[in-house]
Amino acid sequence: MQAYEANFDGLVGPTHNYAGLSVGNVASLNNARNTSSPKQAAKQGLQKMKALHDLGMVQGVLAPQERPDIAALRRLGFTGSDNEVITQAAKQAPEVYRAVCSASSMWTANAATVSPSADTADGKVHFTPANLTNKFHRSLEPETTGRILRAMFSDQRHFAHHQHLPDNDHFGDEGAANHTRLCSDYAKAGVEIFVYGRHAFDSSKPAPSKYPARQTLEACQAVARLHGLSERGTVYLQQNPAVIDQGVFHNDVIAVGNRNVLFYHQQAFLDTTQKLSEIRRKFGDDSSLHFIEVPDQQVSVADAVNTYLFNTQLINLPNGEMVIIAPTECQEHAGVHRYLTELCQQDTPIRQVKYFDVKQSMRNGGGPACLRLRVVLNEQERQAVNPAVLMNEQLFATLNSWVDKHYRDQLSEADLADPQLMIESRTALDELTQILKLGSVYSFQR
Ligand SMILES: N=C(N)NCCC[C@H](NC(=O)CCC(=O)O)C(=O)O
Repeated sequence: MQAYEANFDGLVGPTHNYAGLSVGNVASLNNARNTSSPKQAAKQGLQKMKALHDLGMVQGVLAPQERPDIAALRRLGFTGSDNEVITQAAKQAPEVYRAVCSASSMWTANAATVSPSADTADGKVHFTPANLTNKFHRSLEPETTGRILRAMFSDQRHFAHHQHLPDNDHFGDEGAANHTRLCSDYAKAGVEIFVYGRHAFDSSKPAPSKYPARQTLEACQAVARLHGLSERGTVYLQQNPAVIDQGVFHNDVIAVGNRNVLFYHQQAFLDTTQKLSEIRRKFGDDSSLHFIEVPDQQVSVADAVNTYLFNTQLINLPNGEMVIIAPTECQEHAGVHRYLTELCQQDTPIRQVKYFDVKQSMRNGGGPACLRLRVVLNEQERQAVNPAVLMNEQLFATLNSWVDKHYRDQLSEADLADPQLMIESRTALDELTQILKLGSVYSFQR
């Protein structure tokens, strides 16, 4: 049976802002306190989704989360009416308040790890929401993410959902941003590559010294066990601690894989030679596998971090051609632009680059690949997906009008404390759950 890679992009939420919340993520810190445009951010995301749909891809939408997260503030001791909770928190604990306002669920590469049915022991597609323990603002996401995923992939004959891993740094899990899959054909069993930053239970092993390693080996192993992956179909790869210390906070900032191509920077991993031969051996059909290594001399780690050369989507169009979906920052950088232009002329499956403006997301360290969760589906599984979340002309028009109706053009730090923003956000999300037929997934609806 034919299989596809579907992409589910995060719809940017109404509180999209720049709060400088992510230590180790260069863009997030550099843009702290700038004014954002939630409306423009949401529309940039929708444009990308629509463009991929128009290219013939299966494209879906993943709903944003309820922010400010009043339930989290109540857990932290703020009391009274919702308005009182906001006012007190914004005044007494502004850092905490900014964190509970983050629209970070838009980066759905961190929503979950997904294993296609061709790889799993029970032949179902498996989902484990990421616990995102390393950053407080992101650790608020997994419960709601799980509910949204269940509402999108509800058919238990095809889809298996797991609870996120225990909320502890030992099992720090950042989802698909640290996971990629190589295969000769989407329908066939592939090699799932899990990338981690440190060993949780062995401090003698290499680890970064300046910035945090958000993902542990033990978390990767737990997800692989939950999903019923075979030893043959799994490779664990350690990220080079030196690149984490240069701002590579997820593997998808330094590497991306699709089908028979692994595109990565020379400095991305530890034990690269040995690990690539393990991938080659497990992949099996040697002849079709391409490792595209970008040397330091051509693109430095700093340029990769600034342009997000590797936070690109590598996709196969329906005609089989492989295309890179890159942020316009890559086009604006002479060296990276030259590299990409030359890459398309080389003897690899990659034939074209398409540039997209996702600057609102990029300023928080989120490129095209951060904005999407990949779900490989065969035809039967695709039929079982909640059809209301799949992009088409009509949904594109509906969501654009929905954004126009509910989103602000501009949002500054001071605006976050406006209780009206919570009302706007809830009104918007309540309507969205009806558009996407998700049911009551948000706390304020339950
Ligand atoms: N690479 C992938 N897959 N995702 C990018 C996530 C960016 C996100 N930024 C933020 O959460 C910044 C929010 C702020 O500063 O306001 C993060 O660091 O977790």
